[in-house]
Amino acid sequence: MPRRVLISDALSPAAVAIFKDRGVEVDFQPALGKDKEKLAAIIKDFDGLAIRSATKVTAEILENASRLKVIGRAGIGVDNVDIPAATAKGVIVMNTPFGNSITTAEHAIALMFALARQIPAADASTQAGKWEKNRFMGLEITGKVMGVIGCGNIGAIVASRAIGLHMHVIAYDPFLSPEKARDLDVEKVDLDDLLARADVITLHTPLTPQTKHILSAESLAKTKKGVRIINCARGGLVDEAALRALLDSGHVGGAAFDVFVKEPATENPLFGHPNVVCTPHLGASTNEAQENVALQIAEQMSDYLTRGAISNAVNFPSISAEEAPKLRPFIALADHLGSFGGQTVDSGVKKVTIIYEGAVAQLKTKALTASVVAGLLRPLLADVSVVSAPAVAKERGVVVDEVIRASDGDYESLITLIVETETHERRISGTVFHAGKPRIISVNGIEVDAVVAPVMIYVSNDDKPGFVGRFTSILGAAGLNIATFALGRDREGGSAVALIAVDGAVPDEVLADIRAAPGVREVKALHFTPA
Ligand SMILES: NC(=O)c1ccc[n+]([C@@H]2O[C@H](COP(=O)([O-])OP(=O)(O)OC[C@H]3O[C@@H](n4cnc5c(N)ncnc54)[C@H](O)[C@@H]3O)[C@@H](O)[C@H]2O)c1
Ligand SMILES: O=C(O)CC[C@@H](O)C(=O)O
Repeated sequence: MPRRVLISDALSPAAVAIFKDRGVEVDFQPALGKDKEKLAAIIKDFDGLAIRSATKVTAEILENASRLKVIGRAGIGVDNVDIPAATAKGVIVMNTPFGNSITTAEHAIALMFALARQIPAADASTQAGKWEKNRFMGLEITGKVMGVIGCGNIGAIVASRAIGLHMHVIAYDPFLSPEKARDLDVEKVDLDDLLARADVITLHTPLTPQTKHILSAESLAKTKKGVRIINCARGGLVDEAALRALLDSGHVGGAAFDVFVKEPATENPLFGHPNVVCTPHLGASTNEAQENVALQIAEQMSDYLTRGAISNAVNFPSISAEEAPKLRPFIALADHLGSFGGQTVDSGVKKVTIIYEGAVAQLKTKALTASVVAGLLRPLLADVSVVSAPAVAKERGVVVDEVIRASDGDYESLITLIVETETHERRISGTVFHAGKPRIISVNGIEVDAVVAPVMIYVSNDDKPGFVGRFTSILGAAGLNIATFALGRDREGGSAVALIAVDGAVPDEVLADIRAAPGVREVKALHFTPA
């Protein structure tokens, strides 16, 4: 079935052409994002949803999105998407982290000049025929101190532009390394230092519980008199009412805001002050940036829907188009190992350890681990996907550990799953040969060699004569054909395991008959779905 994508915001039409070129059907409804009811009614028909900031992807919308696999944000901030709800539903959320950074940085610089030279007010006055030459005394930017709060992609570009304007740039960002600060030629400082020294403060962090009101009444009071404040990042980083009070008192010399606590902002505490300049969230609004983000998101979404490649996902590790085919058989193996573990646990899972050895350890093990956990949880919980599995495991208190090792055995690649429950531990290993078929090669330390099949019977028993004859006659009497039979034991007369692929469902009576055979310790019917 062809993949279908809905574009529900005003993306550049360039995106439509990319989707079509890649064989993805596309429905372009640029104003739909504002109509929650209609979006909720039609979302069930789409594999992908491409958005900017107007569409709010809430848990209610996602509830109806039975077919949805990916949400693509043509831009940076994904705060209009309920990420935990999307993750729980197995929907990948991707953004375009760089496509509009330059444009947004340029907007911050434009707002700095608008403030420094009061351009909007001077323009309005001049066009009103007033010629108020003495009213508009400006601030020379050269030699002034710019304080950047959040020196990531955009903050770093703003810093470089400011340095080009002969400003001295100081930055507060706990995640900025001293080496990066040196490369950028910015002085890394703490927040109080920045507040005390900056002539212009510009904010470039995401809105998080830590950054909300990073410029609060208290921190604003520590700023230099006459400071100009620019916010092109997210509403809520600055306490708008506190800032208004300091503008009114004359402590703050000016503020330029592109983003607001409530958007669309039709009223705001900052509105109406003569030293305030506002724009309606225009940071990313240039043709260049909009074309960049639209093309990029359409490429990323098409790559995921048609080839399984994942880039810039905020809730899943990236997988390139080159990696995807190499990873695919191991994803299947990982899922099967997890599924084997999940179908054979009898009590609550406490810890899962996944050991990657050899060539597979060089692949994206995070994606493989997510597949193991999805396979493990699927028999126990409804609706777990590779995207949601790590979050579901965490929520249920299951510890997931990943171990990477060089190969020291017979296999080029080996994945071992150890499942610890309240009562026991199970260890299952598998590999993929050149033919790409996942094989189970040991169970609880006992070597076997079984290609995974849709229906299998797992038996653990005492290694005593007569078991195989009895087992095959039980299956024969039930009319159940054996496709493959793999046996292993730790030593003569010790413990044995068998993994038998059969052509059809295994009735409960058959399992009961096998369980009643002498020396049988454990029997399970296992079902594996192609991953
Ligand atoms: N106005 C617009 O139209 C527009 C356009 C693009 C991006 N944005 C917004 O700009 C912001 C920055 O985007 P970016 O691409 O540079 O993001 P980024 O992730 O590259 O950079 C954010 C930086 O903030 C830093 N940071 C995080 N928590 C911090 C804290 N508590 N204190 C100080 N620094 C902290 C991070 O270490 C990081 O370096 C985002 O909020 C994004 O949504 C707005
Ligand atoms: O799409 C837009 O216009 C705004 C984008 C911006 O806020 C972002 O986070 O990328």
